Amino acid sequence: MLDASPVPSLDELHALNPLQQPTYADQGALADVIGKLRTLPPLVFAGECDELRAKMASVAAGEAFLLQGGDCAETFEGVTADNIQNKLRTLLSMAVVLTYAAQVPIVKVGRMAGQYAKPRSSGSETRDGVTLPAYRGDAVNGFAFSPASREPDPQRLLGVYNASSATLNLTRAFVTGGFAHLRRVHSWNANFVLSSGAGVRYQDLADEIDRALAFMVACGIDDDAFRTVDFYSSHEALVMEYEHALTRIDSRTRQPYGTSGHFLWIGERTRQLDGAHVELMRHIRNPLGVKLGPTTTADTALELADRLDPDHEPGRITFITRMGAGKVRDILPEVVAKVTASGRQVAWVCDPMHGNTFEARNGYKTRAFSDVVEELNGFFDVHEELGTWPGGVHVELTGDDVTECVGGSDDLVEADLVNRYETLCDPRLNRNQSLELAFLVAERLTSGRIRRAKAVQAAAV
Ligand SMILES: O=C[C@H](O)[C@H](O)COP(=O)(O)O
Ligand SMILES: C=C(OP(=O)(O)O)C(=O)O
Ligand SMILES: [Mn+2]
Repeated sequence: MLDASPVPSLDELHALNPLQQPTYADQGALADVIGKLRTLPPLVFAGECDELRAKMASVAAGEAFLLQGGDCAETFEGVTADNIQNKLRTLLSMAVVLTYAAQVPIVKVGRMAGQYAKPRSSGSETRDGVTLPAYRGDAVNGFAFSPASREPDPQRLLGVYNASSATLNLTRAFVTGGFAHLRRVHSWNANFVLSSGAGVRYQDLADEIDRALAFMVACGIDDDAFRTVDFYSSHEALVMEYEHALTRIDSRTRQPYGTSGHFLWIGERTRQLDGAHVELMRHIRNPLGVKLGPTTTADTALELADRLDPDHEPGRITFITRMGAGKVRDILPEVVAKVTASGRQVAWVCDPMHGNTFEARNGYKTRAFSDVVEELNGFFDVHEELGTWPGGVHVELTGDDVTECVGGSDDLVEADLVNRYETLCDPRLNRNQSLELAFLVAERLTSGRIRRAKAVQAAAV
C-alpha cells in the first residue's frame, strides 16, 4: 500500500527546505500561477502511468528494456514540429535496433514534454566580473545573461505546462498516426548505415532487420501492428510548486498521481532521504526514477527504495545509475548486489552521461563518446557478473546534427564544438552518435542473450 497519509501541502514541503528551488520575489504572482495550474487539466492520464509502471515491472523482471532519452534541458523555443519530430525519429530508430537485438519489448520514454527545470552545481554564474543567478531551465528563468532574464519568473511555470501540452499532443499524434511505422523507422536506420562513417560496421545487423521485416510481411502479419508504438513522457520532478500543483487525485482509484508526466525522477542532487522531493514523490503512484551517482552506498539505495516503495510494488522504482566511466566498475557491484540480496526487484538503468562531463580546452562543457560507451560497457559487465538484468539506458540526445559531445561516428574533436553547440545545459549526443550508441548497446544485448541461452542449454544437459 502507498503511504496512506495525505499528500503534504506545499507549505509542509517548503518546511523541509527543498534544494535547488527558485526564489521568487513576487509571492503574489506565484500564488496566482499556482492557483491557475491547479485548475488546468492533467497532462497525462493516471491509467497511462499505471500502464507504464506495469511495463517497468517487466524491465525489472528482465523481460523488457528501457530506452529513455531527450534533451538535458528542453526549451520553449525548441517546441517546434521539426524539433519534436527529429527527436522522436532518433528515439524510435534506436528502439528498433534494440528490439531486434534484445528480442524483448523496448519501453520508450522521452526526456520530453516536461524537462524544463535544471539543478545546478552553483547558484550563480560570473561572466567578465558580473555575477548573476545561474540559469535553472526555462521553467525558472531565461538563459540570456542579464539581471532581468535571470530573475525567476513564476509565469514560466504556465509556459512549462503549455509547452509540455503541445509536445505531448504532437507526440501522441506521431506515435499513433503512421509516423512511427516500423518499416519507415527502419528505413531511417538503413540510411544511417549507408551515410555515416561508422554505419558500415552495422550493415549486417541492419540487413538482418530488413530480412526479418520482409519475413513478417510475407507471413501476412497484420501491417497495423507495425503502425503504432507506445511512448511515454518523463522529466526530473524538481520545482515543488509545479509538481505539487499537478499532483491530482485519480477519479478511478482515489489515489494521487503526478500528472505532469508519466515517469518522474528524483535527481542526484535532491534525493535526500528526508528531503522534500522524496517526501512528495513517495505519495504519488507514478513509476519513479532515482538517480544514483558515484557517492551512493548500497545502504542509501536500500533506504531510498524502502522510503519510496515500502510495498515492493513491481515497476515502482528505477535506479538510474550515473557513476562515471572510471568508477562504475568499482561502485556499482556492491549497490546492485546488496539491493538484489534484499529481495527487491528494481529496474537498473544506466545514464552514461552525467558522470562523464568535462570542460574542453576551449571552455565548452562536453562529454566524450568513448567515455559514454565505457560506462555502458562497465554497466553491462557488472550486471553480467552478478547475473542481474541491465534494464535500460538513459541518455541526453537530440535528433539534430549538433556538435556538443566529442568522438563518435563523425570523429568530432574539441575544435568542432564551436560549430553547432546549442544546448543550454549539458552536451547531448547528436543523431549519428545516438544511433551508433544504439547499435553498440544492441551488440551487448545480443551477446548477453546468446550467453544466457547457452547457460540454459548447458544446465539442461
Ligand atoms: O543536467 C544535469 C545538471 O543540471 C547539470 O549537469 C548541472 O550542470 P552544472 O554543473 O553546469 O550546473
Ligand atoms: C540533472 C540530471 O542528472 P543528475 O541528477 O544525475 O545529475 C539530469 O538528468 O538532467
Ligand atoms: Mn543533464
